[in-house]
Amino acid sequence: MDPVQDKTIESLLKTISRISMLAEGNDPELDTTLQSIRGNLGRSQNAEVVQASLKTLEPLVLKYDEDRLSRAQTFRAKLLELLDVVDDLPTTQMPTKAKKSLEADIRKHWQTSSKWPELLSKTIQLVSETLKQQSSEKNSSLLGRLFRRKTDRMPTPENNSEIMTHVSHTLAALLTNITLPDIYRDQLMDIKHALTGSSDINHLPALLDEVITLIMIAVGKTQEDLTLYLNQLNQQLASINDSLLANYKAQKSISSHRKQLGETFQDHVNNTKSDVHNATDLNSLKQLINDRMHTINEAMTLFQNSMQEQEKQAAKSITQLKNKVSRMEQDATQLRSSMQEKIAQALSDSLTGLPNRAAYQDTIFPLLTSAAQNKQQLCIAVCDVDHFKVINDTWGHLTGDKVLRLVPRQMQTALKKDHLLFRYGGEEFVVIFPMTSLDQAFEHCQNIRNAVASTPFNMNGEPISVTISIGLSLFDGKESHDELFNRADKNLYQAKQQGRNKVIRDN
Ligand SMILES: Nc1nc2c(ncn2[C@@H]2O[C@H](COP(=O)(O)OP(=O)(O)OP(=O)(O)O)[C@@H](O)[C@H]2O)c(=O)[nH]1
Repeated sequence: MDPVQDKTIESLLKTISRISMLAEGNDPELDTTLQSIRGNLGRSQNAEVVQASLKTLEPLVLKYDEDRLSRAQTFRAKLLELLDVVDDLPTTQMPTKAKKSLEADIRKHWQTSSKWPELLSKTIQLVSETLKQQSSEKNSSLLGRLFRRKTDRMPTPENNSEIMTHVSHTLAALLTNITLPDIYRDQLMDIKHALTGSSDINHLPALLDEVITLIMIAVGKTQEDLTLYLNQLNQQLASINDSLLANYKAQKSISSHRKQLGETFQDHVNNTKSDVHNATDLNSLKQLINDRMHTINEAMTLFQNSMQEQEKQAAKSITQLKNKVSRMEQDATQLRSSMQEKIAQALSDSLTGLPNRAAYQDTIFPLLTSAAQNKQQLCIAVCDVDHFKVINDTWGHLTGDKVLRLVPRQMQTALKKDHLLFRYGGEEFVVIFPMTSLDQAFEHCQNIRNAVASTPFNMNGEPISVTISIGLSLFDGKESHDELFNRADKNLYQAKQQGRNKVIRDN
């Protein structure tokens, strides 16, 4: 095969290996087929083999599309069910207009997976607001309580736990329906356990945030981009395959023309030989040679013309081929950068702008592996705002949110460049101290705690002191992440037990 075609196949291989990377984890069957196409291209750079491999790709892309439709149907059903469950609860009053408009949106857009995060986010927001309203009604005025619509049942811990059970089971079912890359599997399990295991409605807002983050990663626009892209890719690969076949045929026809020309020459030479042998006078011999030369010249011109035409065609189709492959490469690069952008969004917490729990998990595992391999010290600190519920209950959730934005800013003033701060969830933050001894980390934690405690927070004009408690642990080089984290969490519990605004470290 000629070098240009070799280069094209090489680019094709590169593109396919990028696609396999992008598609990874989304559909295992699709992964296997892309791998087999890559293997076939590597073993035999033959157009027929490429064509056969591409045929297997087509039904998979169709199946992927069908799966998407059934996921969309379940998604729609679960969202509508979630709205009804919360609306039907005896202690809640969902605003009818907002509910109706959201239901209309769901019915209109359920098939467009790029709209899912938005629909889910709106649903969860409406559910959250409805539930928060019901919890704040506990403190509402007598008039408010008298004019409550569903007066037969007051919110009690039992009702709250009933709400939590209804909502959390519907959410857990929704989560069962989503596919996530492997690294999020543990997080998904944790959230499902937390949802089905907790009956405390106060945990719901934080859990809802985590659900949104996960759904954003799982069903974000990336899925739709990927399906669209795979369909496009399928067409592009098919057309590249046609070009390869045309090229192959053209080469075959060039070699048959060459053979024909060789045979024509041979015939002329043989005929001339016998004519020369039989010639009787010089003039007729001259005439004969002239005629033969003329015929040979004509055959040569004809061959040259046809070769030039073939070469022109071949060059044209190689250029087209190169353009197609480079377009595929551009598409792959574009898709990759948009996926990276979305993953970056999904890794950051919208309230504080800090990296979130998913980002923490992406960061801590490689750091622990490297600390164990290089025998370096590493500490983690779990930090929790003290009596945060009281802040919410006294000044409202908006002020609570403001405090959650300000606390990490104060913490950051006491952190060094290599220290990594995450919002782990709710009012809990985690700091990773890479290459830091327990004594050094303890000193940093005391500085963090002091930085928060010494800052007066302005609550509607009133300066209020907010404090945090910290549990600190040193990685022993062998233990699992969960063991390390649980130890830090136990130390945090001790800090709370011993009066809060404290740092407790490993013994
Ligand atoms: N405003 C606001 N509140 C949140 C958010 N996430 C979690 N919370 C609230 O944080 C509070 C945490 O309360 P608890 O876990 O009882 O703890 P605490 O009141 O801080 O008490 P201690 O930890 O024992 O000092 C709950 O009321 C949650 O609803 C958020 O994003 N914004």
